[in-house]
Amino acid sequence: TTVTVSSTASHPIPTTLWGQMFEDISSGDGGLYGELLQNRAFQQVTPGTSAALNAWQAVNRASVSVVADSVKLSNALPNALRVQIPTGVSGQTGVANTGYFGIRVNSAWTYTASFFYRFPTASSFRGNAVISLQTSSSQVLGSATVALSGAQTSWTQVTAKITPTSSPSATDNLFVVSVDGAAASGQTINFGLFSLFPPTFKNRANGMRMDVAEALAEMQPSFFRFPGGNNLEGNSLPSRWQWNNTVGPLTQRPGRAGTWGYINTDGLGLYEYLLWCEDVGMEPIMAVWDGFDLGGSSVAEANLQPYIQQAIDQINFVIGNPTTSAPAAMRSSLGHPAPFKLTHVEIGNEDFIGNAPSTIAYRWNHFASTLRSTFPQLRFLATSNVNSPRLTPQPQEWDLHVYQTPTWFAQNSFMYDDFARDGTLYFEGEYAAISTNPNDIFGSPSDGRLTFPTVQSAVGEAAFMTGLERNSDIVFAASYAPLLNHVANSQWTPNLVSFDSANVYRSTSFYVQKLFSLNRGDQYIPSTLPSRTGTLFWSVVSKQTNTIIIKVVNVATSAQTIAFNLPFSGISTTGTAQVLTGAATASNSPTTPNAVAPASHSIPVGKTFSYSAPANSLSVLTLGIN
Ligand SMILES: O=S(=O)(O)O[C@H]1C[C@H](O)[C@@H](O)[C@@H]1CO
Repeated sequence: TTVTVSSTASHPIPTTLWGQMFEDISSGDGGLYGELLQNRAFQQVTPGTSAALNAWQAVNRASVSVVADSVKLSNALPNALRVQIPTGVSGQTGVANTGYFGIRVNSAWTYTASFFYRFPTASSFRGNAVISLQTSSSQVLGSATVALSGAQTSWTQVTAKITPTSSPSATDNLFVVSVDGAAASGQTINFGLFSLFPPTFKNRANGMRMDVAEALAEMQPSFFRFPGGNNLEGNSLPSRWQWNNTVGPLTQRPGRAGTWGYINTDGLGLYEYLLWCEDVGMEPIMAVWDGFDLGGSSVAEANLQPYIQQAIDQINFVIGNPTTSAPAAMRSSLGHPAPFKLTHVEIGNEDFIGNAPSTIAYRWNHFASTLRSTFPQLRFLATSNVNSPRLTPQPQEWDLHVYQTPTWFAQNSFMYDDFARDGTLYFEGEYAAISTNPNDIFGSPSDGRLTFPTVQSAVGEAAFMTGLERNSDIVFAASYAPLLNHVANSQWTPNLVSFDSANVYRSTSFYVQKLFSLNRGDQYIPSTLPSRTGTLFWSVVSKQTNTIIIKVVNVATSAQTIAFNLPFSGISTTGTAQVLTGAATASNSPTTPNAVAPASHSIPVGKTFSYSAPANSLSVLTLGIN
């Protein structure tokens, strides 16, 4: 194959081209969000049930149960953990939390622990509670004591710091709050809103888990789509994501039943998302709920106004003027008087699913008309199938999603070449090769579904991404989905990054996303087009004025040589190749965390040069122009 490269760029490449899509799908609580305790505030549970005690267990014969306390901690957090100390017990007795499938204990960290407590009946008890991190065999790894008073019948919060003395490799550790059984014999104590935080990314209060955050930031994403995805929509109207339930003190956040089968604490809320975007240098692509829930019901046209107002308030929380908007004033009071950066707002999610198409026309019309006139500086994305049904006002931007096989991605890199250039812009908001079985894309691993990305799936995505880069005159953003999952509790596979309570696993697809993101250009340089159904793909971009970057993708199972004719003089004689390759089915996983990683080496280059692309590979060739 010989590729002749043009001497002039066809279009500037949008700075937002590569980024991340996020929703809580075994990825927020217990993942990116730093809180280490699961079911920390007994949100959205039925008192007296075993489910209410999820992740909690009694220590040394205490009797524990979740109750609807007659004196509520707050309207948002009405449930409490009632701990009754039996008579005749010696030694520490109380309650333990098992975290999100483990708790990492690291002696290099100082943990911040806290809880609320009250004595439902005043008592003469005065004594210490011990807050500790323990192994599963009750070895104390670190602890702190706080004084409790039986006179305290209203809710009060106690906080303590814990610096462990060792770092066990095991993660089946426990967070324990206990009192001396003899001293507290017969006492009843109510607890609420426990919390245990390790140090966080950028040391943010209520912030992100460092190692997960650092892995996501390492990809240098330019945007962050949130809060979903299905998890925006809710499985019912009352359980939809509501911005105002996710901001302010944690005692004001009721949590909700997420759409992925577990309760969301909403400790990772709108303000945390926006600070996260600023800390990583991303702009939000923020979604507003648009009147359709995954139970299949739509808000009637006549009843849309309150939900449109809620969307207006959500947007004003992000960009509004604190002197004229209450939500903006709240943002300011939380510490961010200036507006956050926001350009793109997505209206709904996947409005092509189920019976959403039957009501999208009026829902879009009312949401888009009102929001566009309220915020003329913003651009609003539709999520239905393009022009099916036709929508008014005509959408400026669309979010398209595709989950397919590696082969599909390799054979559809020209998808956007065939799109009309009519001013509409596109966000490839969710894409991933998730199965090798074209007849059962969303099936089980025994039917071709991938558990972790493979070299083959990542290289198929890379081929598709050369097409996104070529068509970045109309594709302004693209993101793999889902971004992140806890390997012990997945609602979806494969994911870009996986983790457990002590480790982060960067997938083959993560390295493809990172190679494209860290080697993006300013201008796209046209060249001889690849064959649409071939096995060799490439894209050429220029960076500033003195660098050419060529991405070469070989989806074949044997090496292929590609020759380049460059029209530029002064090409250096040595370039760099960053290559991701390996056995087609190789994956990075908890058992093989570093099976596949990019490697760099220098290559001979010039006005004309040849490059041998390995089988199953993405190569990023970087050439200097003197
Ligand atoms: O069941 S699906 O609709 O395929 O779910 C997909 C599409 C949806 O937007 C996202 O939340 C989810 C996984 O990324």
